[in-house]
Amino acid sequence: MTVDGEPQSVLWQDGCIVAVDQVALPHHERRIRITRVDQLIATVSRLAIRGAPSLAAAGALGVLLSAHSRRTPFDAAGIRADAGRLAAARPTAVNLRWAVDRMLAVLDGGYPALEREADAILGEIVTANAALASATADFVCAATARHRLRVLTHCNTGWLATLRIGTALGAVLRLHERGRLERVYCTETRPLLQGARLTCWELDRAEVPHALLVDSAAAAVMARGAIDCVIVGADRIAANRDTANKVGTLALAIAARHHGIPFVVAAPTSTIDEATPSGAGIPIEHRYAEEVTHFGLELTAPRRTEVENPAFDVTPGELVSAVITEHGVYRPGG
Ligand SMILES: CSC[C@H]1O[C@H](OP(=O)(O)O)[C@H](O)[C@@H]1O
Repeated sequence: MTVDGEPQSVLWQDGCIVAVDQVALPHHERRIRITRVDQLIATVSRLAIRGAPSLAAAGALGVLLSAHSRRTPFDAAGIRADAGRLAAARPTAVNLRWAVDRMLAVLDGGYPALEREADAILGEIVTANAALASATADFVCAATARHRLRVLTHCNTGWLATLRIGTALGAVLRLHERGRLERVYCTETRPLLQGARLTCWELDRAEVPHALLVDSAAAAVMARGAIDCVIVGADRIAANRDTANKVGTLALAIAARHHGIPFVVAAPTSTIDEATPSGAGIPIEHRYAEEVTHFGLELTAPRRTEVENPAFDVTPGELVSAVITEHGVYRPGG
């Protein structure tokens, strides 16, 4: 699935949504053809479409998909109901609701207005990510002394997660293109292994030197002086820069601060939620216990074992060296 010669994670094709099945990767490159909103909600819920900017694209195209089936006669109430269920599918990434709200704001304009808005939203996502990837690479080059950098990143923030151009991983690719990258360390990212399955797959295809780490090895790699900078994405950034991102991010931020390593968040402004004053107000998605207790085989024996499976954690803004958006360094309040 390519647009303008570049791979794209989600797109509109002949009245339906077509998406890369991220659950099937890295061993199977499959597409999913989505014709109904309920099917899209199920696809988002099982993380076959995932990543905050890709969720925004799914939100915009999901409202368009609802309108496509409800356009004669135009059923605005039915579209709103579909949009509400879609926006609630994954509550932490603000980008999903941002895109849905953008679409609902032009609902009165009918199907043509929704088509134009969906096209505008997807274009803005790509443009914003291209700018922030370069801005993040610029910031990291200025903030670190070493010429060829050793970067650590978490989860997956490449084109799979971000529609076409990566955020944190987009910055890594820019560093590589500039000859400023020695190696990128990717944490596996338990329990769904977005790092091991998706980031390594993207970096291998891009021929970028990388190494896979179990999540719990990251602090020790920092301790031996092997990391010059940590660059991660985000799912929601509160007004005080508290940042919700894949679970495990907080531990990396604490370890980076302890070792004096810059900790940089790369995210478009659509990830910033200034209506939420601090991380305490960010809804954290809790997912199924089986994601922790099983990976093919059952990992635990006792039947009385309880499981906590938060999909995200919140890093306090004071542990974040900088938030870089398409407009450069984000400073709350401008
Ligand atoms: C640039 S993608 C942002 C964000 O989304 C991922 O979460 P998930 O895999 O659950 O969709 C992860 O937190 C990334 O950093």
